[in-house]
Amino acid sequence: MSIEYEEQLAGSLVDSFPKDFGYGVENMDMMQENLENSPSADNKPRILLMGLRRSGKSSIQKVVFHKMSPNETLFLESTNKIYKDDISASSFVNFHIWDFPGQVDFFDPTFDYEMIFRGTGALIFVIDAQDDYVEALGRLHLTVSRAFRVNPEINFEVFIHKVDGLSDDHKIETQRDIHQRANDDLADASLEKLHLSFYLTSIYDHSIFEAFSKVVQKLIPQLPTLENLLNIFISNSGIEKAFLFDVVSKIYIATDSSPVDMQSYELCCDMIDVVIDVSCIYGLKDDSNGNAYDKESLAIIKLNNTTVLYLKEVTKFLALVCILREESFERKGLIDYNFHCFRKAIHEVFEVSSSTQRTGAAVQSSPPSSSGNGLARLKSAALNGTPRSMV
Ligand SMILES: Nc1nc2c(ncn2[C@@H]2O[C@H](COP(=O)(O)OP(=O)(O)OP(=O)(O)O)[C@@H](O)[C@H]2O)c(=O)[nH]1
Repeated sequence: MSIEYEEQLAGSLVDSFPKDFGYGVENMDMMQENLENSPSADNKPRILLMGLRRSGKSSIQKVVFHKMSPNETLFLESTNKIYKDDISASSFVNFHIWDFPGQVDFFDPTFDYEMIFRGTGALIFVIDAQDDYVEALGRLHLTVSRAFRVNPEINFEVFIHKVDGLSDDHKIETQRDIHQRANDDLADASLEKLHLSFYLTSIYDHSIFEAFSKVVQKLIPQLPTLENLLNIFISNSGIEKAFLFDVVSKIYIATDSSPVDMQSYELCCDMIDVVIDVSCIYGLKDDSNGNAYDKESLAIIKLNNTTVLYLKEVTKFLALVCILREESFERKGLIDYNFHCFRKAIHEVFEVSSSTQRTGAAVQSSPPSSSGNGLARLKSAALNGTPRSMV
């Protein structure tokens, strides 16, 4: 990767973001402060977790965001009021996660569903796949149709949950059946425009983290730019796969555009666990305020199958985790330099987000430069990747 990359980052990135940035993915102190001082600070975008009683909502939230071990969820008590969880202090994911009690009564006049759905980015509906799901499908239909009428911009996500108890064939069959019935119900109600996404999940493996990653990615307006930066980074560094991870939750907020296979994702998650555990045990200094993850965080693990895992700090909450071949790792100097450029680019992406939020200034897009060699054009295209509009 050449110096050009850095130069273009400085110029074009700033120009390539829309002025209506504001979705909450913050990663630097300054931005956090900015958000906290803004009038909408208490009004962070929401991810709602809904579904019947005992479907697994609280377990999902605790396992993904609070490091609870799956076995401990057996002792969770039933939720009897809306539980609002603000995870932004420890995580890049700057949302409120609202866990609803199993039986929300939409007809209860004290339940102001319009207010709730208006500020919602994603509604996750959890269906217990080990149970009879007919009632859950009825509730799903009622919930999404109400929410869609109030706010058609919501992403509707259905977690077909607890699939650890199902055989592979049964999983596929259950997903097909739920998909079919839910969409038939929507078609009967003339709600074809309402799109449902389905995921097979379990807290006993990485599927719940993968599904949550996809949900969160849809809410990140910078995603296309992050993907383009990752593509450029890996193609110029001989890396096979790279994930940008939220360290606390192990959600990946972006990856390059090659397909994600579960094994690679699990390997990278495990690496984060190893790094944090080792840092906690051996790495804490007296003056480090107990932070196991900081600017110095860096790890290289060589596996016995000529694969190398490489982890490096990107921001306070984010880490880049890469998978590469041993022979590519011989050019470590190049990888480190490219990483330096990549890190700088990521910081600029979110600084732009922060400054546009702070000033509300209009930012004009500049056309991509058509001059230069192929690589320069590729970089230019990445820098001008169109961020998604806000939900
Ligand atoms: N096998 C299996 N059990 C799960 C999974 N997720 C949650 N459970 C179990 O499901 C039970 C109910 O989980 P909760 O998280 O309390 O369910 P909830 O939807 O929050 O329930 P309410 O608070 O009553 O609405 C617990 O015993 C969990 O251990 C999963 O992926 N697989």
